Amino acid sequence: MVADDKPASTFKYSEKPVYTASNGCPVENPEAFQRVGNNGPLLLQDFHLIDLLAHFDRERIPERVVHAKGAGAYGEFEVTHDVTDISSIDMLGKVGKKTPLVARFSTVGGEKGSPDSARDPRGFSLKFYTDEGNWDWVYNNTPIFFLRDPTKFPLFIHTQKRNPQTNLKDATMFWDYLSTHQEAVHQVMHLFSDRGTPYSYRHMNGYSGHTHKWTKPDGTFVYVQVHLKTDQGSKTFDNDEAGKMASENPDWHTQDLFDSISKGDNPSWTVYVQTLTPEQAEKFRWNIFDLTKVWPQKDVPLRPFGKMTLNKNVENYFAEIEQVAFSPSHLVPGVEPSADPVLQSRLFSYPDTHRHRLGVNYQQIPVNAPLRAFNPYQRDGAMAVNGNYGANPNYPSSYRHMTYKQVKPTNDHEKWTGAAVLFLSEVTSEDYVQAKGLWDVLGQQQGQQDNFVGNVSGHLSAAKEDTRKRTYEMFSRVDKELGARIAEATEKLAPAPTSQAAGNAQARL
Ligand code: HEM
Repeated sequence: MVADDKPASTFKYSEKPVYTASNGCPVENPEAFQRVGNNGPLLLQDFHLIDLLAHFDRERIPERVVHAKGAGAYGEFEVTHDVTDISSIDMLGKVGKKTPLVARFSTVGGEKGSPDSARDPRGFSLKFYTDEGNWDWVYNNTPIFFLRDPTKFPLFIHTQKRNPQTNLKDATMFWDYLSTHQEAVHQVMHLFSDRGTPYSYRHMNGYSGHTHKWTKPDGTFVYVQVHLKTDQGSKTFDNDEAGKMASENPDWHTQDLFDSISKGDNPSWTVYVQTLTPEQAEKFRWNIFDLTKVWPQKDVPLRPFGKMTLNKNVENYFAEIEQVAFSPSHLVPGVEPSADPVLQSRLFSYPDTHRHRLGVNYQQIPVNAPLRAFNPYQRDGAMAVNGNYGANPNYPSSYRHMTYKQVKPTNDHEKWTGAAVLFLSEVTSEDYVQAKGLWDVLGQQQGQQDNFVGNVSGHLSAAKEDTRKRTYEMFSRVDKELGARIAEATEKLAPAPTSQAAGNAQARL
């Protein structure tokens, strides 16, 4: 705070604040420094210079280990349809109720400076500041994912990042993993269709992917999956357009989002829920905790319940977007995670990475702070900046009374018993069914099957021969003709086995 009780960063442009060192001491000239005479060494007593350099040296925090490149904005969620028959969540309690939120969209594999138009899934994260705490939706723009065994996540991500020796993106690593973990094929079909290169963040959908539970105070619940459909219409780049944009404007998605909100052209999404009762879930064709499968909409229809609109740009990117910290474990009364093992692992991983990236008090950073939180047993630690609960006792004291709100767990459909087992899912013929469904959908859209074949072959042709062959077999299991087409198109582009380039690439592995 400064003398007139204003946080130092809130001076308006029309005001003329006194320039100071970080301790508030006025400084005559921000560019001048202290030295002995006009040619002599510097003086250690020059706090302004030393402090400026030392602060600069520490400007970077670790980038997110995945989803490093992103953009975001503020907005609101409005309930449009009554869902109180299936939900007791306060935020959804009344038609017309509005809840403020912050959103962040991202690519997954690239570094913080990587191009927005890269072929990649997109992150779709929302933090709702509800009256009962922050509720985060840490979603993607695809309804499914590459895996259903959580141990595979770090291993899979490594193959999509850089080769540990060459520090290059590596097509053999990429396809070697995918062709030996074929439960990923449904997501690969999404990624290598033009859906893998959205035109902008405004023109893509968001999906929970995971199954959650919406619970009622009587202990009953329904399983749910949430979809956000863009009101701007889905729009994608083709491979050439995405490549061109990557070089001409690598920050295109970031710019598009900022500019449209600046102009008042506020993007919005219609929000739907799919529901299954526990009894329906038991009879469902696919395991509802399997993240590689969708719930077909013809079997489980979408029910609209809200509108999400982005309407305000941030004042400061680092403070509000780089420091925003989402977690699937940031839940509110009335919503519970399902037993999906990938979701369960994510409940741990996000707060863990936030403590590493932002520090133990990451929930105190203004963009992360809930409307009201009271937990005086969490004290101290680096950057305790919110008053640290003042004189409140740091233990359950008979002198400090609190209100304890009852939050009822769900009923006995989920009473778990069993021996500890070492589990790993198996790939079966069921894993190719929805992938084939998507191939057929692409066939109904002009040119989309051709684009898919072109997108895969351009990438796969740089992989080693045996990896290429295994990948053709994988696509043949989806559809015989698809496998043959990819093999033909890829082999036309692949370097001759004796060529220097192929030899070098093989020698590297
Ligand atoms: C076991 C599986 C997974 C693990 C361990 C994992 C872990 C992580 C980690 C460590 C981050 C960086 C967070 C940060 O530094 O702020 C992250 C970001 C993210 N993840 Fe995951 N993830 C997993 C699966 C998924 C899935 C299945 C989805 C989508 C359905 C997803 C969506 C996201 C999104 C949207 C972000 C970016 C959040 C932001 O905008 O700050 N992740 N993930």
